[in-house]
Amino acid sequence: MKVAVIGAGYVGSVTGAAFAASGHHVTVIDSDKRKVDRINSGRSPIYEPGLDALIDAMVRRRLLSASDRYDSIRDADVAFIAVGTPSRPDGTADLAYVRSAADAIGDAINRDRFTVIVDKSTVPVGTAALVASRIEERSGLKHGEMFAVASNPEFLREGYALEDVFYPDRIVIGTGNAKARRMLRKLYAPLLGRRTYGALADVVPQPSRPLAEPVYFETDEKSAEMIKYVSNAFLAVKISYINEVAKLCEALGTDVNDVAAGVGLDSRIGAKFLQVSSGWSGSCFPKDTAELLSASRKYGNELTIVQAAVDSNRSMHDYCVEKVRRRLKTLIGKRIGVLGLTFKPNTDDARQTQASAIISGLLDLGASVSAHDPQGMAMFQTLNPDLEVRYCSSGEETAEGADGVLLLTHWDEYARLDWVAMRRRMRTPYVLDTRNFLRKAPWKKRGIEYEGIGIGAVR
Ligand SMILES: NC(=O)c1ccc[n+]([C@@H]2O[C@H](COP(=O)([O-])OP(=O)(O)OC[C@H]3O[C@@H](n4cnc5c(N)ncnc54)[C@H](O)[C@@H]3O)[C@@H](O)[C@H]2O)c1
Ligand SMILES: O=c1ccn([C@@H]2O[C@H](COP(=O)(O)OP(=O)(O)O[C@H]3O[C@H](CO)[C@@H](O)[C@H](O)[C@H]3O)[C@@H](O)[C@H]2O)c(=O)[nH]1
Repeated sequence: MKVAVIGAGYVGSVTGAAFAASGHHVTVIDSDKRKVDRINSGRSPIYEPGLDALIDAMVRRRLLSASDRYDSIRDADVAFIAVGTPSRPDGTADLAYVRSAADAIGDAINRDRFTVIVDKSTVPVGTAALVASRIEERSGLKHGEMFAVASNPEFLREGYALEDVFYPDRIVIGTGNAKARRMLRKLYAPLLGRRTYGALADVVPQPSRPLAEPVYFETDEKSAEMIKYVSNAFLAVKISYINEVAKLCEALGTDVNDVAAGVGLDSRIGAKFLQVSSGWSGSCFPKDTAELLSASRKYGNELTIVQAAVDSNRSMHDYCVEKVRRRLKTLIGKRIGVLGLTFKPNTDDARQTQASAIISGLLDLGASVSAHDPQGMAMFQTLNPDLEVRYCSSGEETAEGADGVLLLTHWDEYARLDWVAMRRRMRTPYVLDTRNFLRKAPWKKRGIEYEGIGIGAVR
């Protein structure tokens, strides 16, 4: 089939490459010419493990190309909207990019063949109808006749995006249009239930977990839109719960890692998303909880549990700052080395990361900050121009003259740091590991005082 994907970001570039790997002819459309050029030269416009090689293979096979023009919409059987939906200051989703993509589709759409327009962006309930009416207005076509709009929320996680798109747990499709439903089943068929990718085995990752048969779930547009927000908010609540439990474990002298492991053995609860952290963050959970909350208030049905998770999450950031302050007595004149600026490992995405809140808390209390991230420093710096941070070229360098090293993101390379050498550079040998990621290391032997979150004293 012929597919157009509007938006060459974290979702669009992965989605486009995955449909190309399924044998479809894909054009990714982005208004940012630099992203278009990168794809056409066989490189990924974002950092995502494995994506460079996959895009290169698909471009070489002539199944994938990119453009900053909407011409390919004319030939497309299916056109995805995968543009950003950032938060507005009041927390509601800003649909400006979605509206402009819908208008451009309306101008370019072919009047003589049926096209399915699919919302893949995370959008508030009712947006499929809004997209349909804008396309109707621009094209003069009637929704349901020569085009139909469907909702197909995306559930991929950054850092594991290829595994998630090639081996999904579920595909959710929301449309009341029978022809659109048929076309989308055909589009997704090659991706469903695949365990091997034959000639593409070198560019499609092997699954890292036992796979269940993916569920292809069909519903109406609004329910599909709602499923996305409710899923993300549920996961945020789950993490906030274990983070609050971690604080209690600390007071009670119990070990939150063992508690989470034991709790997660109940198949009704599950082991995932019970990893302690300095709080959830990133380009999705903060904005999606904010939109869901504002919708809930608008309709007089506030989701107080989600609000509690948001508040608890903020206090988790503060808790980490306070833990460092308590240990060092004061932060005035102290230097803190920060490891990790992205909201999780294996991404360069530094949008709405916990590091900005925590670093700004440290600076407010009088500390100076040196920081390192393997992929996210450039974006972090651009998004946080007001934070006075000394950016380091290695993790080791953050230890120079430091009174404490604070690990925020559990990048693999931080497990290989030479702590003996780091100890020599540090003024005060203290480490706070907010992911309990390095707890197994022989800290006492190295003469470093190590703290995790909710795990008590480490031998
Ligand atoms: N990032 C994730 O992990 C993830 C996962 C699931 C869902 N989502 C949702 O998917 C959507 C996209 O997220 P993202 O992280 O990929 O965003 P992004 O900002 O990385 O990418 C969006 C891209 O769209 C382009 N764009 C904007 N308006 C355009 C237009 N009118 N025409 C052509 N190009 C246009 C931008 O230049 C940009 O490259 C959001 O709604 C997000 O909530 C994101
Ligand atoms: O046990 C955990 C799991 C995650 N996190 C944190 O939670 C945030 C989000 O993590 P994750 O969900 O892995 O990252 P995203 O790439 O933001 O993915 C989420 O947001 C996407 C965008 O909507 C959805 O598609 C995904 O399904 C959903 O998991 C990050 O700060 C993580 O460090 C924890 O603190 N503990």
